[in-house]
Amino acid sequence: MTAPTPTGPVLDVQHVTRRFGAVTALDDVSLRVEHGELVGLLGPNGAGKTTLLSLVSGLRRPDSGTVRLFGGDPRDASSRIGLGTTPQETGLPPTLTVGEVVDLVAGHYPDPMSRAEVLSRFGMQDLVKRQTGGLSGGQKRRLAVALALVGRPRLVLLDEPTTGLDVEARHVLWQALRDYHADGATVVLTSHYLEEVEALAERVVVVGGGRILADDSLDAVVGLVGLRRVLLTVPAASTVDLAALPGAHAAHADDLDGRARRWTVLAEDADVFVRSLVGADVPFSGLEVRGASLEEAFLALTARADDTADAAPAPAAVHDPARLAEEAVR
Ligand SMILES: Nc1ncnc2c1ncn2[C@@H]1O[C@H](COP(=O)(O)OP(=O)(O)OP(=O)(O)O)[C@@H](O)[C@H]1O
Repeated sequence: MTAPTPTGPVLDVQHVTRRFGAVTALDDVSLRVEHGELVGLLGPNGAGKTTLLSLVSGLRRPDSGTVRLFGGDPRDASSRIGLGTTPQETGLPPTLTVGEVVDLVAGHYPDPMSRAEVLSRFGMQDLVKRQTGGLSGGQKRRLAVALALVGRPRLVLLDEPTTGLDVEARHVLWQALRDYHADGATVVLTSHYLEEVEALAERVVVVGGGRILADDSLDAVVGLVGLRRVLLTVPAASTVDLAALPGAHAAHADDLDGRARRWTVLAEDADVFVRSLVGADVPFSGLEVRGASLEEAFLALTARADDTADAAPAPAAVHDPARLAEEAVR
């Protein structure tokens, strides 16, 4: 990277609240991101992720609290020189070719990437002469993310970068982002795809109901909820309710062959659960105990936040433990 390395945090959000009428989109949120981090903002629809990015990129002002970008006010153009963003939806001039659009954007920066570099990072060399109006939705999305990097920004903000991409395109884009991060950039992305956050982010910030529910390394966020996943096979004839045994949090079963069922139990205490299985004389086989996934941690964290919120009840999908297990094992 050619841009000088900043000294303080790349972005610093302190006690920020932002309302839209009666909706509190962000409620006393604080977040610091240091140079070189790769941060995933994870949260359900309406959690406040886009609002947070809009404050950081100077599109909106907080009602209270402070937002600093490279130490300055993000509403000053000079603070945004080192920033590259891709919003959720992007408009591209339809009659320009891919190469021309890259050149057009590059013209706004002092030290841009060359056409060839941008297109090769994103595997788009073959599309250089195509008019953007003729690109598929996924190709447009890929180009939009590529354009965010043309000016060699020190910080890249990506709002759901791979929405609408097929698996292969998603992997190309992930690799491009990893490479760019390895070159020294700071990357903050929002995503609904847990797989995306697991694949990319070193630090995971779980946002729900306008608040930060967890902010730590991927492993720590998963470890935070303390859930374990216990897998076991039980004869179909057995009537024992595994979810009701001590140590269990929720359970879900799939029929194997009509004679047996494969259970997935989310356990708050796997040791207690396995001891109670034995104590209850359950004729189980094929026992496996694993750590929870990010998805399980995420569902448990957002369910907890809903339980403590004063607001209207959350959707049953998040509240119902059986459903939680069902979602978690898919
Ligand atoms: N311009 C606006 N006017 C009114 N309400 C808004 C506006 N922008 C956001 N909101 C509300 O603020 C809350 C947070 O929205 P935001 O778009 O930040 O969530 P998000 O986490 O990005 O969601 P998604 O994952 O669906 O993009 C939501 O309840 C949303 O309806």
